[in-house]
Amino acid sequence: MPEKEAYAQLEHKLMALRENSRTGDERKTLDEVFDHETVMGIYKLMTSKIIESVLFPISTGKEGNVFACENLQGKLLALKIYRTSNSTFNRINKYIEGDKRFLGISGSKRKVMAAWASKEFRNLQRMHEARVNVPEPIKFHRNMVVMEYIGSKTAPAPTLRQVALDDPSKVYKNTIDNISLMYQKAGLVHADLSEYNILYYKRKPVIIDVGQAVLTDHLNSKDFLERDVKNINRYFRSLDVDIEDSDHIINNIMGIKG
Ligand SMILES: Nc1ncnc2c1ncn2[C@@H]1O[C@H](COP(=O)(O)OP(=O)(O)OP(=O)(O)O)[C@@H](O)[C@H]1O
Repeated sequence: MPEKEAYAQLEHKLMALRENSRTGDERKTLDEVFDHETVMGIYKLMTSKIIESVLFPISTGKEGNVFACENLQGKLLALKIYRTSNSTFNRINKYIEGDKRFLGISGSKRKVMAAWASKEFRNLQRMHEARVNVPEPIKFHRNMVVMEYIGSKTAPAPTLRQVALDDPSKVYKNTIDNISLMYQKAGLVHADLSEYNILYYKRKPVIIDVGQAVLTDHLNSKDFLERDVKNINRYFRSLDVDIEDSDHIINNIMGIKG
């Protein structure tokens, strides 16, 4: 598609998404997300053939928005755009400060947001390579991450919180196996794991929102791991699953003999 046409199509699409927003708050959020820099960034993703068009919004979170997109081959992708608001910036800056991979990144909001998007992308890469069940990372650019879309043509996969599981015990075991792989093979701890950050797709848990995941040698990684495991145990206990003792799970994951 010629460049001018692609840009015009993008602007048109973004206007339409804005017009279709039901509330004033939603419109305000979209205006914040689609600042000039971000629109230029999406345009770049289009001209470099990563995405062909933005289809529909999936979620408006505290920190970012997720959109369903399509590539030239008609494959669905998820585009996560981090908002450069003050609250997002302050929370994120805290995590980046404690991560040796981001030494020296500070200063402008834009730089920090780009570092954060690259952190989510790299965390996804490490996890995907370790065969943790996460969306496959495709590309990051500025404050945006493009990844595999998890869901159907009409709706994203539900979170564990939103779905009635056929076999909760199996999903529980699978989730703990993923936390274990993440620690042992990817060298990472998710650090914000709960039923809200796990999608249920093809009868398996898919872990998302990995921006804040830390390396296992991070000062607080054990505390984060404990919190993740306790959250998962709490949720599955509420579904009447016969859960394992959290200390036992943590020792197993960390390779500590009890
Ligand atoms: N790869 C994906 N495929 C399909 N849907 C996705 C994907 N990634 C995220 N989503 C959807 O977007 C929602 C928000 O994603 P995510 O948790 O990564 O963003 P967030 O901005 O941190 O959100 P929140 O502030 O709500 O935690 C998810 O609950 C899910 O519905």
